[in-house]
Amino acid sequence: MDSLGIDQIQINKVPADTEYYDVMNGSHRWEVKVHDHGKVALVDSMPRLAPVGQTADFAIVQAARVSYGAGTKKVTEDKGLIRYLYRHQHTSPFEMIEFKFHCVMPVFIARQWIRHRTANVNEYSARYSVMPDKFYHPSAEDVRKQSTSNRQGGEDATDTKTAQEFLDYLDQVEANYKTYSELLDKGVSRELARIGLPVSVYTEWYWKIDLHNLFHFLRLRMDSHSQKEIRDYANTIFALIRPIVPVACEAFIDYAFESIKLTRLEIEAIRSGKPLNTANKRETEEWEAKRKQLGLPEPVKVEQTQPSSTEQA
Ligand SMILES: O=c1ccn([C@H]2C[C@H](O)[C@@H](COP(=O)(O)O)O2)c(=O)[nH]1
Repeated sequence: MDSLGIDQIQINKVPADTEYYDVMNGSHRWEVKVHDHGKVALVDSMPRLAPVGQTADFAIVQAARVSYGAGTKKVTEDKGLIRYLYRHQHTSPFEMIEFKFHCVMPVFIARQWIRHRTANVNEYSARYSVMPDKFYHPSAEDVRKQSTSNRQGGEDATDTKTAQEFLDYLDQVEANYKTYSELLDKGVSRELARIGLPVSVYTEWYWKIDLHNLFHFLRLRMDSHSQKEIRDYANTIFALIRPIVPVACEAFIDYAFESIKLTRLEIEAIRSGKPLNTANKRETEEWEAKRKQLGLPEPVKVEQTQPSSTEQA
């Protein structure tokens, strides 16, 4: 018996007014291998169907216009609207697009990735399942030196001898997998046995995020200041979604990723041609980098005016 009357609700299944196609071309998933054992696979997209002749970008326009006539507008007008929305940070229409990925990455990358709290995540459980015998093991050229200018980063490769020592050290910790496995066989719980494994061990998850929040992730993680290993994943994700939402991706590159933000002090420095009005060394360095990128001339040197002899007297 349907006491709530749900059975009586009439659903009007309105037929499509135009022909639609699958934006993933009927594929089960679009996969890319990352690093030695990693992977990003696009497993679904919303919208999954787009009107023939349009890309999934149409959903941004549809949301912005909140109208069913969106499909009748010209593609060029839609592009202009998407770019306008992006430039002016009208972000909610971008939230109407969603992507679901299956990602396989080392735990130390997952820790950075999980900070993006606007996604939905389901991670592989090492309490319920045995961890795979898979570890991130960089090549010798990827063994980077600690940067002296930036406490987080590493850019240049170490000398080959030190790189080899590092790789030997990884071999040693990876060999602990055998002990992990043996202790599982002896009955130690999976939730505890895994605590001796290094953070280079691979984990995996399903990750679903809307396009607005994905662009935020990509802006931070495709940036040259992010750790190279997560940057490789971010670039892969961008490559996977670009064919599906090419207009939004181009707007992202033009107005976010490759744009420069100017502070009030920087605008003042451009107007006056004088140095940045701050004693903060880091801020000055940041401005110098922007000034060079913009091709602006060096600031005029402010001469220390010598007091005249009469003033001295
Ligand atoms: O580039 C970075 C550096 C740190 N973190 C976060 C992840 C962890 O929550 C914490 C420490 O991470 P590591 O610096 O140890 O990667 O800060 C990032 O998300 N990205």
